[in-house]
Amino acid sequence: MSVFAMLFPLFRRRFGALALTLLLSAIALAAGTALLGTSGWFITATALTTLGLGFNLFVPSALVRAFSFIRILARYGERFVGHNATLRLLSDLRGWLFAALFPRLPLSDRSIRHGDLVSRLTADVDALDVAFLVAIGPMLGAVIIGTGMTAVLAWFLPEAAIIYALALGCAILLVPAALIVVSRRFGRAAISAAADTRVAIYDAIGGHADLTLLGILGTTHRRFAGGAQNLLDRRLTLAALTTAATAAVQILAAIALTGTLWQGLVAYTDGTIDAAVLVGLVLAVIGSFEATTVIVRSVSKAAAALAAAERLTNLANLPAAIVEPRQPISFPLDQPIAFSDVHFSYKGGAPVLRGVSLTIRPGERIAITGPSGGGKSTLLRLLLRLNEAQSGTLRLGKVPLERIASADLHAHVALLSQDSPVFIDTVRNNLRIAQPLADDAALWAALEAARLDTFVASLPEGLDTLIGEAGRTLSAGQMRRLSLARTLLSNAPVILLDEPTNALDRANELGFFETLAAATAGRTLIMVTHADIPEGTVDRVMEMRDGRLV
Ligand SMILES: Nc1ncnc2c1ncn2[C@@H]1O[C@H](COP(=O)(O)OP(=O)(O)OP(=O)(O)O)[C@@H](O)[C@H]1O
Repeated sequence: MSVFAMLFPLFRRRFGALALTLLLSAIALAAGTALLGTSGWFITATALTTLGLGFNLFVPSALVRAFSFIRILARYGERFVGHNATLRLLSDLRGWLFAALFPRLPLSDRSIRHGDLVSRLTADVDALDVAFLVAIGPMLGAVIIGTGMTAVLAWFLPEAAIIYALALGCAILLVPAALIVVSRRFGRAAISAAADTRVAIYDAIGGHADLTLLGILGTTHRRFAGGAQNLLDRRLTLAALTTAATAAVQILAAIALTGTLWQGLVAYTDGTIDAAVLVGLVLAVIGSFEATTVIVRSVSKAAAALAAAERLTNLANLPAAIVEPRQPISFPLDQPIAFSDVHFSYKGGAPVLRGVSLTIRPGERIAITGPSGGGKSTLLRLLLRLNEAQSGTLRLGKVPLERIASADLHAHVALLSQDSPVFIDTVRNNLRIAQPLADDAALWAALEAARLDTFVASLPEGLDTLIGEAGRTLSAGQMRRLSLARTLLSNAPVILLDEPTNALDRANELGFFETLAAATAGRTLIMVTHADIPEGTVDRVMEMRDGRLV
């Protein structure tokens, strides 16, 4: 999908407001040009009146007032409608991007890191706000006004009209186009340098403790300073290019002005033009160049906006991690889960699963043990369709897994992953993510099964205690147990637990295994663990080694 194809539907939805902005911008510009022209004509004619020539004062003074009011109102309206439409456009874009992003997670492009992703969703989207309002709008307005002004000049001073049209054409089309071409590379580099700086900040904050202990905070700081300097250099280059373009536009304005004055004086000497009209034309020429400075300023930002749009389209163009079925089949309840000769490797990596066959009866509890890196977590990921097997089949009864919509699958298969997050919110809301309508009794039962009930009961506000960065911070073991409680609270008939006890001491681990059967009664359980499992905790224990079940 191209940048245009990505943005067009969003622009189309706001077409009315954007067209109105454009109209108001053109009116403001026309009123400004007419105001200067009429004022020049009015002042000159009034001066000549004192020399004894007759002049009707009422029409021009009424026109000056009318044009200034129109200009003020049109400018205000343009800002109001334009900013409103742009903010809505950006909000549409963010919504669209989020919707496009989720089916692509986890991202197949491993070069896009978390900080970079955040940067794309925030700064890159913000960079696009200039794309319409400050670039396309004034440019179209200037074309309309430039055409009108050329027509007026052609009526009074045909030769001056040619000079004016050429100069204005260069100022609103050629200079901005050249600026875009030259600054595009720097705009791209500036956006990517800004993203790198953000990634460096996230990394430094996330790894602050380890970087300090390893004594390499200084190196990190120097690397960040280097990145910031790089960003500054790019921005300075862009600013220098913008200044050069502004100077070029000023020179073109001077050429248009000189041409009008020169041809005007020739015509005045010949007696074919009135002095007051000539002054009015000269000032109107100056006024009509008003839009050009805005265009240059915004076009320099448009280079960065284009680069940002490219980064967003690259993100949206990543292949979906899961292909949703066209005609999904509902998740079949009480059916065995069957892996049959499943082979899998991560993109470009060595084989992780090498012909895994396994059948789990509904309600059965199994544990998978084995050395680190053997492929245990990967097996769980395939069951959730977070990754797709390259060969072999995965079925629920007779239904192939890929025929079930992922939302339906995820509503029926709950996972406690090795890095389940705890959100900055209350204990209650952290738990209710799994079951929004769960009552307190269900929450306490889940906390008890995860051996966290005593701790939560000891908190001053119990279930309503705020946890995470902004509130009370939990230990790693407590966070793990909270995530475990959340998984156990889910109504899903299939529960996948990846190292559920890895932050528990042995006493709590044994306690957890004791309550596991009750907490998962009637549900299918697949537990990946390195722990010694007491007899009777599960129905079957299997070992996974080098991608094979032993
Ligand atoms: N997202 C990924 N992309 C590429 N390779 C991966 C990815 N996740 C895991 N791997 C690789 O796949 C192999 C199996 O990993 P997996 O996490 O399934 O093993 P595991 O048996 O669960 O290990 P552990 O007990 O340490 O959690 C490892 O060699 C790992 O490096």
